[in-house]
Amino acid sequence: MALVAGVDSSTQSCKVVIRDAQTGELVRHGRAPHPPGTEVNPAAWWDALRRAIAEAGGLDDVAAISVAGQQHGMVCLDSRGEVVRPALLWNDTRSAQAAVDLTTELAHLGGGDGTEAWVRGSGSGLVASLTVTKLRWLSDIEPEAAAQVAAVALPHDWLTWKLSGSTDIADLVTDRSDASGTGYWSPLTGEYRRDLLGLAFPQAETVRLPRVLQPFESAGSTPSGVVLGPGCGDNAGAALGLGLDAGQAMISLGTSGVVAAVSETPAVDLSGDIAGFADATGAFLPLACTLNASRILDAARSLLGVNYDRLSELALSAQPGAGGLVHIPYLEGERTPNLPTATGSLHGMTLANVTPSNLARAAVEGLLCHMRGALDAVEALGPPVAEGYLVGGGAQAPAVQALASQLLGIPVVVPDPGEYVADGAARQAATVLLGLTSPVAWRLIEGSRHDDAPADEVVAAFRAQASGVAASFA
Ligand SMILES: Nc1ncnc2c1ncn2[C@@H]1O[C@H](COP(=O)(O)OP(=O)(O)O)[C@@H](O)[C@H]1O
Ligand SMILES: O=C(CO)[C@@H](O)[C@H](O)COP(=O)(O)O
Repeated sequence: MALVAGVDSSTQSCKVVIRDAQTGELVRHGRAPHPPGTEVNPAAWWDALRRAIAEAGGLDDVAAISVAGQQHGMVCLDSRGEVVRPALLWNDTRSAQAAVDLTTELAHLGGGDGTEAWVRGSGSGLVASLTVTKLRWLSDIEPEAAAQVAAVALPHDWLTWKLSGSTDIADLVTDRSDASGTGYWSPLTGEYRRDLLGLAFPQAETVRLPRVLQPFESAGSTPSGVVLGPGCGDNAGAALGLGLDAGQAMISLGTSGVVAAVSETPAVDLSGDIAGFADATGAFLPLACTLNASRILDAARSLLGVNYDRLSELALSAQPGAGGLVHIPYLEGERTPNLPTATGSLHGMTLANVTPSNLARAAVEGLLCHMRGALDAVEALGPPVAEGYLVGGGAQAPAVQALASQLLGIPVVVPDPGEYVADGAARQAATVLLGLTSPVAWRLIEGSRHDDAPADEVVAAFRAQASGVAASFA
């Protein structure tokens, strides 16, 4: 039996699964934490990857490996392949002003709307998460560091390169899904847009950008001969791991909150709310991403001094609407809606309703109503979503599972607990190993299906307060 490994190098941790290449059966797994913060030395990801691989029993009997990673992170290398400065992650909002500046400047150049021009050029409107804004921030704020940059890679590109054993920046590769989150690669043409990169970064003409592999094209091998898959962005990895079909959406509650659907045609959302990313199979992955998701539960847990199980028990013991408490969970600023300097808020407090159970309920309702906004944006762009797959760490909370269908307004499938991003990477590795051009057929996902009556009044109360926050920033 040939074995393959899949990696999810995500914001908070690195997860590795080892599966049978033909059947997809899970054989072993491992995990190691990442350091906190929105700026991380990539060496910490490499260290966590090696520890997670060791916990998963090593790669001695593994024939192929593929790496999925958190999207957009700016990994700058010098001409010797050394990291120039710690990577700025997708959730670092220092480049919010750079996003505004780049949008304004492209509008002036083209004589039209800047967001529309970025969407047409790169598939997505600019927010602080996209790599191009981080490069502009680097040029503006740290020009000495910017001058040393000879290559720019993303987290999964860099880890794939490390696994290959190369130290030559000419060997860097990426894939369509992660390239489409840079802001300087077009999902429409499949080409880099160095002209757009030039608005952000002085060495745009000469800086080395990873070669973009085709779906299921090999990235070479490790020094010990393990075949390397192309890898992908973590959301494309989850879509592949779930085997997402037309009419289905992925709702991921990790550090980020993501609603994504697979599409055969590129998404062009001129409002910029939906990122028009590519997927890992040759199709597209229109996606709405929030900065706040599972950590809303972490904050509530820490406020109440309880564990995850107790938080869910408390939330489920309260009435819908949390006695009038409404939590707007913009705890780290927000990306969708684009409010990078917003803060969170709790509305409607009275002497009677400030109880632990109502606070817990307001956190869970705030998380899910926030994701409803992302879901509505995805639905507005494409065909209706018939059902959603709820994944990511926050999906483990029983209260989230119980309330998801009511607050999202669609049937929700909660797959059996698993690492669906790492599974997608493993499926990619198996497909490359077996020489296939479309994803190897693996077992169907199993889980529980929830189809409850919508709690429209809870969503309406949330929207009323959230629109006030957005208006105060207008
Ligand atoms: N039992 C649980 N119940 C609710 N949330 C959980 C539970 N276990 C983990 N989490 C949440 O999962 C989050 C991590 O999710 P994960 O999908 O691994 O994030 P990322 O992919 O961004 O690293 C933590 O912030 C925590 O809030
Ligand atoms: O920025 C995005 C997508 O555009 C995020 O989804 C990152 O890819 C991080 O993912 P998680 O660590 O939250 O899974």
